[in-house]
Amino acid sequence: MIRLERVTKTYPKAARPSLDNVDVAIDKGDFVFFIGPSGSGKSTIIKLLLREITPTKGRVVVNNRDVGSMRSWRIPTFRRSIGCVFQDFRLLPNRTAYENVAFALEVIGRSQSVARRVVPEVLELVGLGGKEHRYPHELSGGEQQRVAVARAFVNRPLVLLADEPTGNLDPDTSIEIMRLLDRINRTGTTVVMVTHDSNIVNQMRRRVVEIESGRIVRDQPRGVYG
Ligand SMILES: Nc1ncnc2c1ncn2[C@@H]1O[C@H](COP(=O)(O)OP(=O)(O)OP(=O)(O)O)[C@@H](O)[C@H]1O
Repeated sequence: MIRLERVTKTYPKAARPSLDNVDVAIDKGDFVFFIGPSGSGKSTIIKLLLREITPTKGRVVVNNRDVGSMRSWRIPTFRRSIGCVFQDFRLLPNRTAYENVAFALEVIGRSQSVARRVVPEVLELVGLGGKEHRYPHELSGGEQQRVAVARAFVNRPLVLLADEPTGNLDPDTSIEIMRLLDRINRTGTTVVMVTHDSNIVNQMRRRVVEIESGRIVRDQPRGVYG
């Protein structure tokens, strides 16, 4: 489903690579935490998977596509096939919860009647039934992240990428968000999550890939933060 094959990424003007000969394979339905110190290269992996950047060497494969050599006109469609959740939620501030989720359907050309059926279902799934018409500023941080998760999941992506999704949330709210990601993973969606949150990693006991200075130093099934 996802493969990094001997991937090196050196940013322009950088003295040393941010990722150095990284090999990792993630199967369909896996749940993987990427952990490591600040600056170790975790977000660089997410950016490579989304084709926000290209590798300096090696191959990045997502959903059987060589992402590095993908033609630029294919990139928007490719990105829409991946669900994304970020630390800062990234909701549209002047759209309601319903509209934020419906927007993800609109951009792939789904009709409003599909949205009217599907969006309430997904908002219900993430525990926001009854709050469809709230704007982001009328929701708590945890609720905003639930909207972001609903938006990431509404197209039933094969892969969901989460970059520090609990970074702005308190411990209890973080656990609730993790329950949602776990539920989504159990529907067969591959989940790749970057995190600093040791409690979450230790509670979930899923695969842990640890990076240090751009290299994988540990890859452990049912791992702990360490
Ligand atoms: N656009 C860029 N240009 C030059 N260097 C960069 C760029 N983006 C990241 N880097 C460098 O690459 C290295 C890895 O950065 P990355 O953002 O992947 O780390 P991270 O593990 O996600 O860190 P954090 O946990 O702090 O978010 C760092 O040394 C960073 O300074």
